[in-house]
Amino acid sequence: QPADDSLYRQLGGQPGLTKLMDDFMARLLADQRMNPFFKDVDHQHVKAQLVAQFCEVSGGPCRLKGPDMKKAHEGMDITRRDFNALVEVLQDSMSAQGIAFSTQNKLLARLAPMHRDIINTP
Ligand code: HEM
Repeated sequence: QPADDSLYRQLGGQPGLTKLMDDFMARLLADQRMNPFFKDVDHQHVKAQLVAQFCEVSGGPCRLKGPDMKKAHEGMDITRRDFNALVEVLQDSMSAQGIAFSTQNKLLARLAPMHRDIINTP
């Protein structure tokens, strides 16, 4: 039985996710709270990794290869407040792409449990 890729299709598949991540990274850099985290990283690399990850978690035909979420965010001193700020920027970006609210919420529900590995500072 094939995997359920309905969320992946609602996100516009590979072209939709690529556009979303271009917009998301631009917003992260423009956001005063997020800029310090992202200004010096390899933007093309992070965008490509996020496309692969979002494709995978939405049921698409991709697999994220690379460090797990704990390792990827080690030493960055990420608080719950930082995490929530990133989610807020992602919501703004999805809204700007015309992604339906119900679709946004499905994606966010699949990302939310990752907070345990990403938030590493009280
Ligand atoms: C649901 C939330 C999040 C997800 C799904 C996520 C996912 C990812 C992924 C897939 C990468 C690429 C790792 C790699 O292969 O190199 C990454 C890198 C990164 N993340 Fe996150 N992340 C999240 C939250 C955050 C938060 C809250 C921050 C900081 C406020 C953050 C900061 C970064 C930075 C700075 C990098 C680049 C690291 C580097 O390349 O040196 N992330 N993230």
